[in-house]
Amino acid sequence: MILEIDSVDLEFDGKKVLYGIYIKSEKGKVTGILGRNGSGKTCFLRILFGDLQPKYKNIRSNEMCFPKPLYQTGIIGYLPQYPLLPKNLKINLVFKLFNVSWESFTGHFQSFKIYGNAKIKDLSSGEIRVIEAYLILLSQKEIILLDEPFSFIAPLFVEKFKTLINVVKKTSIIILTDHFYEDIMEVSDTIYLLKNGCSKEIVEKEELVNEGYLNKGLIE
Ligand SMILES: Nc1ncnc2c1ncn2[C@@H]1O[C@H](COP(=O)(O)OP(=O)(O)OP(=O)(O)O)[C@@H](O)[C@H]1O
Repeated sequence: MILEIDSVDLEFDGKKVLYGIYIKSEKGKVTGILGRNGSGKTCFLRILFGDLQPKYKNIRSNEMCFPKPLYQTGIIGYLPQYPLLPKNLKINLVFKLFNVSWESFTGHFQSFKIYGNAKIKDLSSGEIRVIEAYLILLSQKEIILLDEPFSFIAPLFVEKFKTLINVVKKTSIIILTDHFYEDIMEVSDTIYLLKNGCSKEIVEKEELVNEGYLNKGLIE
């Protein structure tokens, strides 16, 4: 499956946010989106998911356009930046609702074993983020969007997620964004930088310096 999005025209109160976007993503390859604060990364993911309507957009898969928002098709999973799970839900029920194996999860994240009977509100915000990111990543959707999956997560867990992403990408299109650019670059097969409303494919790390996203000292 190949997913392409272009011809996006998004503005708020006359301020253009996205207008020169072309992003192509495919099964077997992870697509990473980088960009400064406010460059439109979350808006881009929301447009793809379908809960933000720009003036115009063209989203297609293998040359076929989607007639309705992708979230209505059931083929897409989206990890937003904001908390996803109701605080009073029991964690083992959450896994049942998402049809994701609790045993497999605790196999990867053993320190969570003690939480089987706990509620979401009993966990730290970082622990909740680990569960949310895992549930979306393992949701077996054809398209998976992850908005800042590495933020608030401890380095050891980030490494586990990068390993899982490399497994899941064989069966799903994965598009993700984060300010942890080194993790994004390591796990992504294709990188796009959003800047001034446009996307640019990044091949060499030096381009991120030339585009004013990184300081030269950071890549030496
Ligand atoms: N509902 C809204 N109303 C007005 N402006 C908005 C709205 N949503 C987003 N924006 C603006 O659109 C721009 C892009 O926002 P977006 O959240 O996509 O940026 P981002 O790249 O994800 O930023 P960050 O890295 O800080 O999360 C910002 O300037 C933001 O202020």
